[in-house]
Amino acid sequence: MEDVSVSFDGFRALNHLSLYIDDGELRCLIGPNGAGKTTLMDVITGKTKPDSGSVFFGQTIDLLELDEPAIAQAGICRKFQKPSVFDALTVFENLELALKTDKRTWPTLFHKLNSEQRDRIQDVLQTIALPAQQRQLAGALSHGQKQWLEIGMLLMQDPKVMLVDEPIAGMTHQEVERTAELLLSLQGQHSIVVVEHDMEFVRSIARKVTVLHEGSVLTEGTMDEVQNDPRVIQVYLGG
Ligand SMILES: Nc1ncnc2c1ncn2[C@@H]1O[C@H](COP(=O)(O)OP(=O)(O)OP(=O)(O)O)[C@@H](O)[C@H]1O
Repeated sequence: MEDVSVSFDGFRALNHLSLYIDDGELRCLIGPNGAGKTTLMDVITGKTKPDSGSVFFGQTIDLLELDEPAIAQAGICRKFQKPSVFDALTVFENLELALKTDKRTWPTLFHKLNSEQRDRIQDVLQTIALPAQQRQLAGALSHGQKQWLEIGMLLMQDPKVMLVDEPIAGMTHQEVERTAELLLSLQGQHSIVVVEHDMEFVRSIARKVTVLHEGSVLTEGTMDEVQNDPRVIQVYLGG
């Protein structure tokens, strides 16, 4: 995205913001409250249309010309903070449902799963470390397991870009570690943008961190680079 600005009633939530994410990259986005992180995600997914600037997916897809469903269809998906799995269905059924909402496999709604689809579900179960829980009701999972299941549901659609909003909120220490492993295992195949306030977690997964402040990119670099940047320190300490 280049030179993107978004105003709400005269207030600039994004201010000439430019951000470039590589194919398969895992990028962490940090910044104090109100920096514009959520608004940035909203612009990428089409929920908010900017006042100015350009947002491209690859070289050719102009996201500003697409609505939210079309952007999702193009392979950009978002994981919100609160898990929204179907508690009354099993883990397997949740993944099955995610598969069936994929427009490309729409006709399978009325058929049994084929072996390729079963393999796909098993692959995702391995990735999210829930194969042993596949026959359990999602409602019986721990908070962390629900979050992984929801990531698994997104993976069923084989997204090119995953936007992940505060993935570890409310998780136990062990769940946090497992989530770091999960996100790291996904990079390469998917571009992942993680918004997170927990700096230790960001340090454990980030190769490159982007710091937002007042709607613009303040700086980008490794966690060490940004944490030692006097501007970042000042912004976080409110100096
Ligand atoms: N729909 C809206 N109407 C008016 N103001 C808004 C709207 N959405 C966001 N804002 C304002 O824009 C600014 C940026 O908000 P945004 O939610 O993007 O920040 P954030 O970095 O995600 O913050 P947080 O870390 O607290 O979630 C804030 O000052 C917020 O109050």
